[in-house]
Amino acid sequence: MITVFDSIADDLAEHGYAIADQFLSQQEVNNILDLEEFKNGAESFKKAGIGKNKGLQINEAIRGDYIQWLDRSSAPRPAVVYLERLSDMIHFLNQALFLSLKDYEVHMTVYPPGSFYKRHLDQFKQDDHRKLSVICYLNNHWQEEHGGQLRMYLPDGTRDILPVAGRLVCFRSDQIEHEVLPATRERLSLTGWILDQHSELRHL
Ligand SMILES: O=C(O)CCC(=O)C(=O)O
Ligand SMILES: [Fe+2]
Repeated sequence: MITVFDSIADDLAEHGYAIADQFLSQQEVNNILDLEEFKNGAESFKKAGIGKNKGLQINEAIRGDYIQWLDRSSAPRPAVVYLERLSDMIHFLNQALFLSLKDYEVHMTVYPPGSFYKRHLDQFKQDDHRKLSVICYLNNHWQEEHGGQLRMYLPDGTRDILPVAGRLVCFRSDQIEHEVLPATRERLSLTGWILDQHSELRHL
């Protein structure tokens, strides 16, 4: 993993984003897909909103995904494998890039076919503790024609990334605008943010 973390650190420092294939192995992805939560799909998840706490709004015209937050103390083992890897990555990035990242928050995500998330930035106006956005995709056999790309808006143009199983995308939450394009298939992922604050402080 160290070499993966190393290239993520280099790319983050140089470009503000990084893409790492096989961040989760095929077996680790399959173990997550086998979880009851993902098997039941969108039905067991909540409609995702925009904004935070009291300002939270549901707006289908902006985002159409369904989510369920992972609670680390009760998360099933296959999810904990991923959370622990993120935790290791945080320690690595802190040392390599002299950051003081402290924690993370992650939800399981389902985009039903045809749904999307319009162009946005992940940092909230009233809360700038989200420093890095990290998304790990869980879609086996995903092809270009399925759509569902993550489109990043970069200084030199756009870059589209397919949500293929095991791939991690990580980018600066304060800088990189992005969107999720509609797909012809259900699109599954673990979506999270690395924070410069402990996550239990976030609900105070
Ligand atoms: O799933 C993705 O590729 C990006 C999701 C996203 O932008 C978000 O949840 O804020
Ligand atoms: Fe986002």
